[in-house]
Amino acid sequence: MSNYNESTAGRKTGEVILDVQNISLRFGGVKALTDISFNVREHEIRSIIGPNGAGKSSMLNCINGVYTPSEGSITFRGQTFSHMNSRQVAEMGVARTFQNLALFKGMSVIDNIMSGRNLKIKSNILLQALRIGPAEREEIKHREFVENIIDFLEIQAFRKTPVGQLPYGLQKRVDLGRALAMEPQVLLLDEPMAGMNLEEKQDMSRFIMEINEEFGTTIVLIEHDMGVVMDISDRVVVLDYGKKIGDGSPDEVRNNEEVIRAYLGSSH
Ligand SMILES: Nc1ncnc2c1ncn2[C@@H]1O[C@H](COP(=O)(O)OP(=O)(O)OP(=O)(O)O)[C@@H](O)[C@H]1O
Repeated sequence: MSNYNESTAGRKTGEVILDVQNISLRFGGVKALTDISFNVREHEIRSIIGPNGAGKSSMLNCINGVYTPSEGSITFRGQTFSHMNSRQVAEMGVARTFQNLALFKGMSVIDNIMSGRNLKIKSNILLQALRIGPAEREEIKHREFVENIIDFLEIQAFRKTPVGQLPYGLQKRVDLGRALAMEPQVLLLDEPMAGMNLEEKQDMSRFIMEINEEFGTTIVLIEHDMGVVMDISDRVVVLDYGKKIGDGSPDEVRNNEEVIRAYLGSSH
């Protein structure tokens, strides 16, 4: 039976699904991360915050296999890894969105979201290209799945629009749709509200909470907007100069003196 906890955000969170243990990462002389440990519980919205250059994106890149930590390990659903490659991570059910969008700008919204479905497509490439037999049936099934995501994200009007022609806030939504197409158990979101106006931020917060509630997806969020972070997170990790300086509920983190000092001394 699962060991459920009730977070201060009122969300029922489960057992530890992702456990980051003593991760360190160097870029030449720069220590981007020093001995970072924290865990993420199933169904949780877990945020990582910190001033510019604190190591947040580096941490996400270690989790999803883009970077190899120099020390430490990551345990996902009870399996421990010192390094994973990105494909392996995706196959295990971890998807992510990117701070600098990684979309195909000339392709339509549908095709961009469909590209997130590639791992799920089983038929061979020749059958797919010819669109015959099982490949055709499979394609119809995947297209339906993608259409549901488009409805969920309320971007029906832009289905066929090349992504590069959409306003930035909607491009961020398509990036989220591409990650959702992978049906992830854990969704890593790298600054999903960056560059957005207030209304776009409110929409994005609502989508994140709905994904968490309706699909039960565990969310790891990097975000600079403190209002959003404190509003929707169950627990927050705080990094500063590559070190962990705080970890706890939004209230605990808000009242942590080291965290207050780090933020007062930075531009955020
Ligand atoms: N590919 C890289 N090569 C060299 N140094 C890097 C690289 N990526 C990050 N760094 C350095 O590692 C440190 C942590 O950077 P990181 O981008 O992880 O921070 P961040 O908290 O995500 O910052 P921001 O909020 O500005 O996105 C910084 O000193 C940065 O300059």
